[in-house]
Amino acid sequence: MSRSFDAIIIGAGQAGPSLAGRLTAADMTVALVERHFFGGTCVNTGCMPTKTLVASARVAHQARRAADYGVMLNGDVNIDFPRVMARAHGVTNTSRGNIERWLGGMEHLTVLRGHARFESSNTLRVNDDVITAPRIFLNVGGRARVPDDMPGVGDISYLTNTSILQLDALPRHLAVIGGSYIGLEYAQMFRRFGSKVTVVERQSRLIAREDEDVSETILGILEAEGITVRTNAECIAFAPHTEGVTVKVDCTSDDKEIVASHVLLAIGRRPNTDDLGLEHAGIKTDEHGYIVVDDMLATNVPGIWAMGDCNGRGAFTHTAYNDFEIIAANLLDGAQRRVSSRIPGYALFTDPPLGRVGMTDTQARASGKPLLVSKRPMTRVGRAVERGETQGFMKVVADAQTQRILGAAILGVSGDEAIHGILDLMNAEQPFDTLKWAVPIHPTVSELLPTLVGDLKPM
Ligand SMILES: Cc1cc2nc3c(=O)[nH]c(=O)nc-3n(C[C@H](O)[C@H](O)[C@H](O)COP(=O)(O)OP(=O)(O)OC[C@H]3O[C@@H](n4cnc5c(N)ncnc54)[C@H](O)[C@@H]3O)c2cc1C
Ligand SMILES: NC(=O)c1ccc[n+]([C@@H]2O[C@H](COP(=O)([O-])OP(=O)(O)OC[C@H]3O[C@@H](n4cnc5c(N)ncnc54)[C@H](O)[C@@H]3O)[C@@H](O)[C@H]2O)c1
Repeated sequence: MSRSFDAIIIGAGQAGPSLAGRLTAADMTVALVERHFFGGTCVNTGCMPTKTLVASARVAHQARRAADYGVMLNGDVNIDFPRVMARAHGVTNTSRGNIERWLGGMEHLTVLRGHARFESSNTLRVNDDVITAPRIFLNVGGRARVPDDMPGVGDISYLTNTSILQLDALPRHLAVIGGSYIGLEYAQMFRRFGSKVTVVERQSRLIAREDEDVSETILGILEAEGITVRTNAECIAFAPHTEGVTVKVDCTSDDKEIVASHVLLAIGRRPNTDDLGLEHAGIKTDEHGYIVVDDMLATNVPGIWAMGDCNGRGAFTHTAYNDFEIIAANLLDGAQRRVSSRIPGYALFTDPPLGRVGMTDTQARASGKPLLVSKRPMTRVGRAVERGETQGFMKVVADAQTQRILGAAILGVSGDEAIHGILDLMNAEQPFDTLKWAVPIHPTVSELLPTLVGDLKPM
């Protein structure tokens, strides 16, 4: 059947449904196409299930430490893994159901289930439906990257962020390939559930986009919990083994290999653009398959925009959602919002978490600006001491000339929340002195932010 709409949205991830809400409220007829689960990666195989599992893992960890707090538990701490997983699935299912109900009740919206593929620049096919519109919005997201050049990967069964959620028993030994967001969050949670865990990272340090002091401190935190970390793993190769999988991590020596019961591939993502028929619409992609967009998220083809992970301009739920906000504001509110004005903020949800905003110290140094820096260990943060969680530090780097904060990291308890004090200041484009007369609440981690900026010294 052929149908025409005012707009078509492909993908019900973090941007599509909200855009559908705004466009239909503006009286446009909209088709929203989703081939799999509503809510996309974050709700189904990303943020929501992982953060739910991180919460269970933290409870297990705290229970093991209970005596440190004078709380005596009678007996061992045991993990009911199916129950842990059921809790994560429950959170996902509730959220997915809410999105489905919301979209189901949206006036002027037609929801089509199936895979969408371009036939021309204004026409797509979804199963037997041929749909056309003058405005098309791509929110197709991404999926785990599987390295076909990694020897033996085709001979073993491996897990990705999707299939790991189908496990019904705890892995005996989980080898995590890739020591960044997905790898480290899963490594720590499975260790806390009771698995032996080895992280295998090709680079010389974990989460190598961050400063060295961040990588080193995270390494210390994970090793203290019994996780083995193998960096500089230049020759990763797999082979089937009677007990699971042999993972070779070193090129030069035969004994540099481990035998794992399970392997999780966490070495990055690839955009879902390879089977979208982009060539039929003439839409440009870069060498990694990301859709090329301008500062207002328009593709090279008039009337087609790309938002979220598939445009390569962000890789987080909040950046995908912000893409929706930018497009909606520009199209419907007469605004001129641009991606380049977005200040990058994100968190790594290990425990303690890493809250980050803006430049790393390394990036700040490379900028050539005159710099001020300040750093404080969490051992000197009252809240952390009281909670018995003093690992990590908070630090900030600022431009000495403009008095503006360039970047900050809070690796420590509540770092994912406290970082927003800095993020908000940067968004408000205020000098760091603005914090000086703030009266933060005691006892919090955030209360140390004025002290931190008060201690800024030339780098
Ligand atoms: C394990 C993990 C943990 C994460 N944790 C966090 C976190 O804590 N915080 C954070 O900010 N980010 C996190 N992320 C990243 C976050 O999930 C993504 O950045 C976010 O989901 C991207 O949203 P999106 O809308 O761009 O795409 P997606 O959510 O991937 O949605 C794309 C949708 O498009 C559909 N689709 C694709 N192609 C087609 C087609 N041709 N036809 C029809 N439908 C199609 C897909 O089925 C999917 O539903 C995590 C990711 C992973 C993998
Ligand atoms: N807390 C969060 O916000 C969160 C959590 C999970 C995922 N995510 C998103 O998901 C995306 C994907 O996360 P990710 O951790 O898979 O990717 P990533 O790109 O962040 O990290 C991949 C890691 O794998 C390593 N690597 C790459 N190729 C390798 C190889 N051949 N062998 C060994 N190591 C290799 C890299 O050096 C890097 O450390 C991220 O971009 C992130 O935005 C976010």
